Amino acid sequence: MHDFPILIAPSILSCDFAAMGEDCRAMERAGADWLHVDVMDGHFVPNISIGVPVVKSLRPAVKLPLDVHLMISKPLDYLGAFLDAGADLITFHIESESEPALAIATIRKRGKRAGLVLKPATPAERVFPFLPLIDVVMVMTVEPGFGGQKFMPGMLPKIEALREEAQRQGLPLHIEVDGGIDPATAPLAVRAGADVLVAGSALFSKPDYAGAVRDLRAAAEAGRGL
Ligand SMILES: O=C(CO)[C@H](O)[C@H](O)COP(=O)(O)O
Repeated sequence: MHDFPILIAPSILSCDFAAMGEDCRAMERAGADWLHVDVMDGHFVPNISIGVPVVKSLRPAVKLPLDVHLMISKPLDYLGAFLDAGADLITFHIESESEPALAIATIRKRGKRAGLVLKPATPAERVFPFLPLIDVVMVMTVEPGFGGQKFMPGMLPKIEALREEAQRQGLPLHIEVDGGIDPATAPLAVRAGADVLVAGSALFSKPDYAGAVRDLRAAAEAGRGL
């Protein structure tokens, strides 16, 4: 059984873009564990967000690990730039055009953590062969592209299947969930086997960040029966 603590990764997609550094530092002081950076290219997903310069500016602004989620068609072409900018963990989509093993090796050769992401329609089995090569697998619990969507409970069996397979292979794999995570949905994801929770609107929309992080963590831990 995995014994990772629950980690909270606020998604900066919902932060105040005009005051990003201060807003992210506030989330760091509030007790967040990772900072989740959503990169969208307007091609892999129907939205454009931020890119390398923002990661570079954020790097000295916070001490939190930068968890960079690439929703882009050709992640391999941009890995070097995001690593140079200060990404600590890079996740990219199994549905992208890049060869997964090559992209994973490119990230890990630089001493950084690598992960694969699955869109809602992609079955868990697609990433099974790569699990020994990665640190994190991320299950999208909404269609990627926009914050503030509703959690898809139909993704829970996929989380369970990934946790079961990681245990079968004896792998200390983080399972991250992204989309519609709040104190009501977090316990469901954690009970299914997730240990890293991305949350955008549920955290940045609250006036009291520390209270919001605490409530989310408490709800998640309750889901694990702690
Ligand atoms: O990757 C994403 C969208 O593609 C976001 O990280 C995700 O949707 C988080 O936002 P929210 O918690 O508001 O659902």
